[in-house]
Amino acid sequence: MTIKLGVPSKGRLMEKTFDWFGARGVTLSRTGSDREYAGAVEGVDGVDLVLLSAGEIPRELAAGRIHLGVTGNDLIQEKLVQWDQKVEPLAPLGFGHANLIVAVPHCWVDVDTLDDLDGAAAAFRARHGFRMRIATKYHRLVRDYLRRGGVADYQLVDSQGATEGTVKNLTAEAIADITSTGETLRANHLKILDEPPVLESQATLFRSRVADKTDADRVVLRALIERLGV
Ligand SMILES: Nc1ncnc2c1ncn2[C@@H]1O[C@H](COP(=O)(O)OP(=O)(O)OP(=O)(O)O)[C@@H](O)[C@H]1O
Ligand SMILES: O=P(O)(O)OC[C@H]1O[C@H](OP(=O)(O)OP(=O)(O)O)[C@H](O)[C@@H]1O
Repeated sequence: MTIKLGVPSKGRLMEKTFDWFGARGVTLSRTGSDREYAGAVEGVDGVDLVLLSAGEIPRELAAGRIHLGVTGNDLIQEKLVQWDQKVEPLAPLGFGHANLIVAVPHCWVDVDTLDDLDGAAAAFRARHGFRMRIATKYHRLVRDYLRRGGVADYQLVDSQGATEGTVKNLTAEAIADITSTGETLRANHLKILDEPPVLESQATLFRSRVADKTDADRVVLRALIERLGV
């Protein structure tokens, strides 16, 4: 067998992951044509590179199909029930920083806190006969956060992308999504609630707690972890 290392297959997350490993003497690269999802690892023997969507890396780690994986801790915590029993964070990587936040239309001048949001939600239901819609792809994290914050009269609607557009498109009244520069929120006339974020996320190297390993694999994994200094 070999140790399988899952990394994001495209974009800035992939490039910065390659840089992070490269700076520690482990060279990751894509091989083949631009469109072929194949990769190579140099600098340590017995490790296979698996290029995956960042959103699928949590599931692959939890299923034990990869031994190590790089993805945002937001995706791990959203997608894995009792995530800390399935994976162990080995190191935050210092990039891919984003906050998961709740935002409402800028023109809701009386809504700044979770308490305000709860009041607005109750008023919304009384007025419209249905519950205020909050668009998100982070269902589990947002539901927990709103329950802890005492917000009751709302419904989550699923949005897998362009979530900030749902308010303008009248498919939601508020949103919960990740933000880094805040540009997308501003451009869509949304403001973040004046509360701590649901979650602070960054790209993180995780180890699967369930992946099978031969004795030889254990040696390779130890050597890799040592090389990375994590
Ligand atoms: N604007 C951003 N700034 C910083 N980090 C971000 C930003 N957008 C997304 N991320 C982070 O990058 C990770 C991947 O996000 P996302 O699932 O949206 O990626 P994607 O590239 O669209 O992946 P997919 O291949 O699944 O389409 C998440 O952990 C997220 O927190
Ligand atoms: O605060 P900002 O710097 O503006 O970044 C935030 C945006 O980045 C992410 O979207 P992404 O580009 O990953 O596309 P998505 O809509 O498909 O999630 C996120 O969903 C926000 O829309």
